[in-house]
Amino acid sequence: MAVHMRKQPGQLTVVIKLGTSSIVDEKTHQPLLSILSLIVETACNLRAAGHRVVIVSSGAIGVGLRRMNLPRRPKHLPKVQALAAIGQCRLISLWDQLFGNLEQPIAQVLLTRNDIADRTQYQNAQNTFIELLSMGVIPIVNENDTLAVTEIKFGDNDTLSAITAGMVQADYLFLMTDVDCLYDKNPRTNPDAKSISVVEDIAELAADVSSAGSALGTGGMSTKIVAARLATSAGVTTIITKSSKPGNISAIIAHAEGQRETKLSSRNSVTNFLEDNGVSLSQAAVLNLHNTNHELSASTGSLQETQLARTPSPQTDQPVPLHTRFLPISNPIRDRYFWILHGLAPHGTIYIDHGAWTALSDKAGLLPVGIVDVDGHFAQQEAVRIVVVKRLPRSSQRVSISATNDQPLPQPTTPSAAAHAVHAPIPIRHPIQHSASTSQILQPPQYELHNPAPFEIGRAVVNYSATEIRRIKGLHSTQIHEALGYADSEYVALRENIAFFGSERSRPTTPNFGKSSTSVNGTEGIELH
Ligand SMILES: N[C@@H](CCC(=O)OP(=O)(O)O)C(=O)O
Repeated sequence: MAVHMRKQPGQLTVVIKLGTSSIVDEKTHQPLLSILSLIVETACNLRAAGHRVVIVSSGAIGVGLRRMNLPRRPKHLPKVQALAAIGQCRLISLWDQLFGNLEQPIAQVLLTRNDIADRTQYQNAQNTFIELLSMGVIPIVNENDTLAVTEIKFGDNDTLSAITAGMVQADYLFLMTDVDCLYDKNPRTNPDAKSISVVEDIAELAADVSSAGSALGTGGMSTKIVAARLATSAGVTTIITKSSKPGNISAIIAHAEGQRETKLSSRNSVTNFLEDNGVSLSQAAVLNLHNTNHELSASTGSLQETQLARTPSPQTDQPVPLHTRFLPISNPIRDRYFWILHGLAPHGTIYIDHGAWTALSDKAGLLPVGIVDVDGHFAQQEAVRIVVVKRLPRSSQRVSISATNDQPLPQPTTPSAAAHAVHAPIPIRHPIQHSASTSQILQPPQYELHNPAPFEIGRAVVNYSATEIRRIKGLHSTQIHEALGYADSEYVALRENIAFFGSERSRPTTPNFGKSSTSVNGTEGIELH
């Protein structure tokens, strides 16, 4: 059942994420009281203006280090978890004291990936958020580090904040960090680096962003881009800006809202103009006139540079503080589809051919006939990645020792590839069956590995296990019973259990699919090398 966040007209939901380096001093681990107080004032101002606020706060480990007088984060995981447990109660009491001064109630919400992998628990968490927000409370979210070990961690609090923003259907996610914004080159080494104020399509982002995180936190700029990708796919405008100036948040929101209104009124005037001239919107789309609906200066590309950030805000006539704003996709992925993509951890990969991809785009389910191969061990009703490959004709299937499982996995190298590193970006391991000796490959690859490279288009919850799918791949549904001795469903995955990155309307339109682009008609399936 779809969950709806009932909001008053004009009411915004704003998620503010603060990393460890914004909460405690990197060396002394003393809380940075001036920043925290400014965040509290900003959040209370937003509340007073009728908006809803969620804070995602790291810092438990840092505060725990201070409490136990330890100089640095230990290597031993249980010790880190213990420090987080010590620090979390101090951290939340610090927030409570600061907000208490302004009589603003807060709540502590601790999450792990496992908590939300179960649909009911995901909905419970969502319902709690809805209730807290409608009571005027500010939830303060962190990862539940006591339970989180490597494989169940969100990865970092940037991703946690994006998942939270998706869960509460936020309008804005602020990723507060130690730089003003993204630059097209590293500004430390390139004095001519230009700031990027708006990113319309995150898949096209090719900025030379630094990936270095702080000594305590786990994130860096690359985790922020992953988070921005995830949040914008859920319809959340995502902003990177400097954490030492939290007062800027309101000015940035005012500016972004002003830009959104300008865009809407520009769209309306285009619509009126077309209607006055007897052109319907569908005709306009055919004539490609819809491009005129884009932000005023957006027609030349997806990145608008620094000048825009310096233009006065329509509301205040003040210069707009530097920031980078990632625009949300036009068809946000919400509710169950968002949960399939980002709540569930994938347990394996199903490789499908172009025909199956076309069928999925036409809203069909996934039939065994379109499945080329399977990787991993997963059970029925678990989540898997869906990867499109070019099926090799039987005659040209060849043995390739370049893709044995003994080789290191290819890693994303560009920032936009790194941006997929937590959720979408899977270095694809070719599921060649082979014995302990690499020279004894038992089964040749059944699809093209490099040209075009396989790429992920979405995730599915499957009706059959990996073992079962290995036995029915390539067969017609009528043959499932013969192959397995039973047939639970004619589909390997029902359409309602398949979610695409980017847009459900994604469909393969070019015969050389995946060859030269990481973005296929709005999907953000990534080419993997
Ligand atoms: N959950 C952990 C921190 C996770 C983390 O390192 O996050 P971040 O500082 O945002 O990269 C804590 O509260 O200390």
